[in-house]
Amino acid sequence: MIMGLLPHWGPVRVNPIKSAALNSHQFLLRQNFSGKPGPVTATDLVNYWQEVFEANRIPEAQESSEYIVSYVLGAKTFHSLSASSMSTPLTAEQQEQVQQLSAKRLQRMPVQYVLGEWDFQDLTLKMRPPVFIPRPETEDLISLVLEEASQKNKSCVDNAVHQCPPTTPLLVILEIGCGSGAIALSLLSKLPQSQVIAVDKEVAAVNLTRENAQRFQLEHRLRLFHHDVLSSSWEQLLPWGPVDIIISNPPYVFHEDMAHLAAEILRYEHLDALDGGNDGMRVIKRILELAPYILKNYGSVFLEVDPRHPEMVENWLQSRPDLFLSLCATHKDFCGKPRFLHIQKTYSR
Ligand SMILES: C[S@@+](CC[C@H](N)C(=O)[O-])C[C@H]1O[C@@H](n2cnc3c(N)ncnc32)[C@H](O)[C@@H]1O
Repeated sequence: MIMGLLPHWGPVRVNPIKSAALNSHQFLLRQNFSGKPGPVTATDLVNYWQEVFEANRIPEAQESSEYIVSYVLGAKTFHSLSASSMSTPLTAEQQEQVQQLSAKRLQRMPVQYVLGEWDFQDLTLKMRPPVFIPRPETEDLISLVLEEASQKNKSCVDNAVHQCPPTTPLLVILEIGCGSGAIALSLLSKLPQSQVIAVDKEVAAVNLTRENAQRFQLEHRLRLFHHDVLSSSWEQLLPWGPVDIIISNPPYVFHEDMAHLAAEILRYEHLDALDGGNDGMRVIKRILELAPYILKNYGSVFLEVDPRHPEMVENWLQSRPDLFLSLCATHKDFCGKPRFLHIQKTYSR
């Protein structure tokens, strides 16, 4: 995994000797990275930049170097490079492009922003700072919603085919805090009969989601709003009436943990995308307070949270019986940490 959410990397200072050398384009073009004259191959460049990154204490030096060289050669990963790409010497332009991208990585820019795109599920999404970079664990949140969607679709078809005319979408989903559009667009692409409302308080996020939606021609089933759930009226969230599912990967980092985040995050990502306040639950609580008004009866909320949150959310819901919500399941992420909550509306208002 490249760039986890809470890595324990120490403080970093760019090695001035190496950096001075790197600033010279000529340096790169004249060197052949083993010290002998000859053409520069992909492997030479990967090894060279890995060393430079390591010397400058850039995390995930090898992966960073491989991603950058592969990207310049038109491949997703180093291992997927063809034999001919591996053996053909890189042109001067390609070497220069590698150098320019690597210089950004040396400034601790996350690889996802350096490349300007990243894969999430089956979609290659545009990435641009400061919009939050989707994390791999969030892909499991999508799987949980797909499971729920297939059950809801099945019961709709089983119980009342006549009530669901073919033109009616079987599922209406609201995503709160869409960022780059990773969740909303994955759901739209995997659920062809769904409609998604996606909102974010950051204009940059709304714009990036729109660009990504257009990239995959998914915008006709998407309603996108600039909307702050902490301050805007919830009625705006219902262009199609009550929704079946609310999904969110909200800001959930405890405020006191924010200072320990990696330089990549602190320098480049919007901190409001991460900072969940003192208990990490500022936006989570707001979503749950809104849920009874927004959801259909027996509708579901799916949340990604901090591993300390499942118990905290359960206790909080018990203290708020007026919300008629119950925690029906907690799911673990691929590291075995309790990470995803499934909460259901139990009562008709
Ligand atoms: C952790 S990021 C998740 C982004 C995206 N869903 C993903 O998983 O990659 C949280 C997102 O919520 C947005 N956000 C934070 N507070 C919000 C609020 N009060 N109302 C709406 N969106 C908010 C942030 O701007 C950010 O894009």
